[in-house]
Amino acid sequence: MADLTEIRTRIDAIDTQICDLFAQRMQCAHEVAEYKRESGKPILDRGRERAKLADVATKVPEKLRDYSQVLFSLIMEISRSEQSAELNHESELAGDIRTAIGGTPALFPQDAFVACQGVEGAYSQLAADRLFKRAKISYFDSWEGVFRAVDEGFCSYGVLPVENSTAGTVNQVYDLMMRHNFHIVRSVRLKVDHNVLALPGAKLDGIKDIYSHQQAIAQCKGFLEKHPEITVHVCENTAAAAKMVAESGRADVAALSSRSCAELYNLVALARNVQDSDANYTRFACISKNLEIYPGADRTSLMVVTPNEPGSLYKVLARFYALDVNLLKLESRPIPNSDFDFMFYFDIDCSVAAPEFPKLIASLDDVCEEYRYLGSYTELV
Ligand SMILES: O=C(O)C(=O)C[C@]1(C(=O)O)C=C[C@@H](O)C=C1
Repeated sequence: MADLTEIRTRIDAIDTQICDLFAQRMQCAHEVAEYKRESGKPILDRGRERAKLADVATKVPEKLRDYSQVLFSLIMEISRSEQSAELNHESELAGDIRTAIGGTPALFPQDAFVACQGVEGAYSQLAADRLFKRAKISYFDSWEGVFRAVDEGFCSYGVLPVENSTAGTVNQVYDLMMRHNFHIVRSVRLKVDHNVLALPGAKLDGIKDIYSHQQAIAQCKGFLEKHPEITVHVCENTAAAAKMVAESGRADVAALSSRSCAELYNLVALARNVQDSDANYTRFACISKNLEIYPGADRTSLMVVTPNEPGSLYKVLARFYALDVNLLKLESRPIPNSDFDFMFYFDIDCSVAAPEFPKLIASLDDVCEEYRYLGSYTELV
């Protein structure tokens, strides 16, 4: 049997040489950066990189070809990353972020005109009331209406649900994000309890129809499966469902809505907390038109479009990994009218004040086709 200690001694000797050569190569990268500073040439040279990857593949045994290309792609990425840091290129975005940090007040607004989807009593309203002390809320029929109200300046802020701990991501909101200009300025996690609300005098075993939003219906799957006699109807909002039940005059219909809707619409709860999980949370994003970065912002959201080729998402993730940045959320959505191109949405655990932050922003340019910085903010829990 081979002697492990002896093999490891040889590996150590090889690794020492690799480290030495790596340091020498990085020294060359610094010299190239100097040359590029003087000549104004861009850091990325795709032609040179392609030729390099083709060349290294010829220099290793056949079965190591792919690995050699992965290894050298990474080495050249590190080289570019170091060159960007050395040239201290401040992109237009980095400048915008600096200006936003300087121009944003120290305190998150207490009074604000806020757009929410639904009607009074909607969970978005409860989220808005957590975010602002005195929110003046305008209600819109759709999430698209909320995005438009913010974009057109009708409301300063908008509140949108983005994910639920039981039912998952709110895909329609992510799809709308691709079509609208906005920034995220804060997020909030709200515990969501659904209740079966009906007119006073109604009985649970007399309920024939139940109304709610599809997300709430998904969160109460277990309860609804236990009541196959009740027909489920999807409507645009949980609070709108409660309002409809209140106005129906019928004792055989109910809504799955919040407890606050019971008070608001004079309904009674025939069953409380019927959601599948006791720890049922919904995250809401608070959006604005302008970039506002409040003190303490420790979470950053990005939307990235990568080329439709092998390894492109890996390269973006490698940038996060290289800077030791933790990923909090990754969502992929198909880009409409494209040939299965995807948009990736990232929430990352990175403060705007962290030294990694400007490096990360500077390094994404050459690994994706386009990206949008959505904002840096804190999450209320
Ligand atoms: O040769 C260059 O122009 C470099 O900047 C060096 C290097 C490399 O590390 O090999 C890095 C970036 C370029 O995209 C191409 C190659």
